Amino acid sequence: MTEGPTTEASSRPAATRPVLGQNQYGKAECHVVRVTRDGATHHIKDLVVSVALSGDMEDVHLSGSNANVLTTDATKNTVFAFAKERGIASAEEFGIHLARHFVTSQRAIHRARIRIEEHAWDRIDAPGGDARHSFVRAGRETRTAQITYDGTAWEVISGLKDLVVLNSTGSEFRGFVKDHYTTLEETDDRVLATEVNSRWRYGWTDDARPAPDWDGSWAAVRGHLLHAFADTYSYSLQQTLHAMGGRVVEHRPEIEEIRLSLPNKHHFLVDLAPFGLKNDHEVYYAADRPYGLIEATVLRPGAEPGIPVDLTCL
Ligand SMILES: O=c1[nH]c(=O)c2[nH]c(=O)[nH]c2[nH]1
Repeated sequence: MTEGPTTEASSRPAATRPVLGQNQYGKAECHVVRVTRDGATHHIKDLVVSVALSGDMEDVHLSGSNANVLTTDATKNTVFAFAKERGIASAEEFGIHLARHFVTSQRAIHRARIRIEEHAWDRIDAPGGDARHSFVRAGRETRTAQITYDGTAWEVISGLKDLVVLNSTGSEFRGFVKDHYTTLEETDDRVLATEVNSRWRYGWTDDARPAPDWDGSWAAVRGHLLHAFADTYSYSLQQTLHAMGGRVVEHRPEIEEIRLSLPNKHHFLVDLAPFGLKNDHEVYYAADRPYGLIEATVLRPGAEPGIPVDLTCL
């Protein structure tokens, strides 16, 4: 331990002192917008970047010595400086640059985890306007990435959240358990709607191998998720989930596993009989809460699970 202020805790015999467990630190939610000027045509990348570093951090917690601490302020500055110096080709590549920098430039830092949320912007294509530098925030889902590096191996988990989809037919739900409290009626035609929240882990771990085409892979996964949702005749949201994840691992060899968290956005048929009207699967009440929550990981055969089960912590 390097010299530092002696605290009440560190003056006690080691066996009686509280033990420091897992710890990490860094700047959370650095919101960086990078404009790339290609003549009069501009491009923008809008990322919220969170840095979490860990390593030889006993002293700062136990003795009060900050000698090993790269400030969270410096980690924030690095995000903005790298945006200028290196540009942002993709969230994954930007995260890889940052993680490599923190681990290789600081002796005390042994692991860096970079989490990124990316917001999409579309060009405003107004008649007579100049679409080259005008953008509208896309109302689409958020793209996510988590990059972790320990100086040897990489872990890249990409994802998306809040991608809302709906099938207005092609979904049934029957044959379930009927216990004392079951009131749900069986249906052979229902609306199936969900908000796709998903993370997928790449098999790429080693600098010696070429990295995947991050943007191309992300777009392809999104397409497979949508197509599987649309193409699957659904007997349950669980079965649809498996079809969605399965299609991704079957079509994308660079992906080892995918986890999906799918809220069942219930649509209930409204009883119009009191008004003398027949409701032939036309008018639904879209319930807000509570909602069923269906979650599972789908793995390539032989793959080890690595995505945390609790997606909310990503
Ligand atoms: O697709 C579904 N899966 C369930 O487990 C479930 N439970 C429920 O009430 N509705 C549904 N729908």
